[in-house]
Amino acid sequence: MSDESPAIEVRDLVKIYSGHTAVSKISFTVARGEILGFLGPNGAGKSTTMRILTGYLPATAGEVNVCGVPVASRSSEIKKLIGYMPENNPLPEDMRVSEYLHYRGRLKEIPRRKLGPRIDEVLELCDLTRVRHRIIGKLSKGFRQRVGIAEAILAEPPVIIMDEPTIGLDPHQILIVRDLIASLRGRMTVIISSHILPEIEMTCDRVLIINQGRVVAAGKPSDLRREVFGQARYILEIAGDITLLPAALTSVEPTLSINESGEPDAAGFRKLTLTTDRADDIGEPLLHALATDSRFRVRSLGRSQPSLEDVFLAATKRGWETVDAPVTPSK
Ligand SMILES: Nc1ncnc2c1ncn2[C@@H]1O[C@H](COP(=O)(O)OP(=O)(O)OP(=O)(O)O)[C@@H](O)[C@H]1O
Repeated sequence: MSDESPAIEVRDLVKIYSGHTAVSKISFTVARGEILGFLGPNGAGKSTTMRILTGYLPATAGEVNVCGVPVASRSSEIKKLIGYMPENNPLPEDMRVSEYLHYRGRLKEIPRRKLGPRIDEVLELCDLTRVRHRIIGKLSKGFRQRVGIAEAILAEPPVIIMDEPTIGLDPHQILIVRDLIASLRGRMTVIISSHILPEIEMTCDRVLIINQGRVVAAGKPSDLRREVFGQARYILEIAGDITLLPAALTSVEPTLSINESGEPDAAGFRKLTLTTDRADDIGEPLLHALATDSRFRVRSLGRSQPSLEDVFLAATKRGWETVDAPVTPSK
């Protein structure tokens, strides 16, 4: 294991299940200490990729290294480097929480004298201390998910992989799990898959969007917005003769385009969308130009950020278009 190598390196990964291509030449790298969100619609290939990374499923082609160790040839070493919480987080129903963690800790070869204090520590971190003597099968879904996370981080592996860690949780439980994952930032490398976009946005440093086994977008949420939309949008509520608006505003920013949405309200205000290629915030000069122009009255001006959900939809659509594009027969 080399300390300089990235936590995860995936090169041209392919997985074909009896003729069906689930993962099609995926490549990506995850730096040490980074939290990566893995997003994609159902069947995109997220679980397949995660299972290959953890050494539970062989790849058809391509290369995966975890902390510099090749998964294909040294899968038993890989299992020590990764804490894995699989989809649906299967747990033994009849074991008590601390008993289960003790059993898993012994399997992970944590020395006996260290195991007790470490279990206390993860129970505290995962807010499980008060249920440590309870039977797992009797716990709520939120507690069970946290037992899964406690198990994954127990041996302090450098990499944690969680497949849909918040699926089926209520908003309060999601908040607890999100904080727990965020508390690992910088200490461990984390990959989480999810359909819940705001959650990924709040927790992850970087996002990888996959669709039909291919990477369709990758980057920080803010960079993805720029890459996918390439523009900034402002929402303006204004009264006055809006036919005069382009001349008044393009002097502030020549790339500005103005779209009207709907009729004016009872007070005469209309909502307009202003779009510009400028990435930096030009809200203040726009507002200044309008406030000093007696032909207009302004009620509000705000920058509108496309959500990660917009990015996700745009990126996955782009992926489908690429994949489904009609093939021109070669002559
Ligand atoms: N064991 C298997 N045998 C055959 N096909 C499979 C197998 N496992 C998954 N697939 C197929 O591979 C594709 C990718 O599945 P995968 O479970 O990796 O996607 P996913 O992105 O994790 O989706 P979900 O969010 O629904 O779990 C799907 O078309 C799925 O039907």
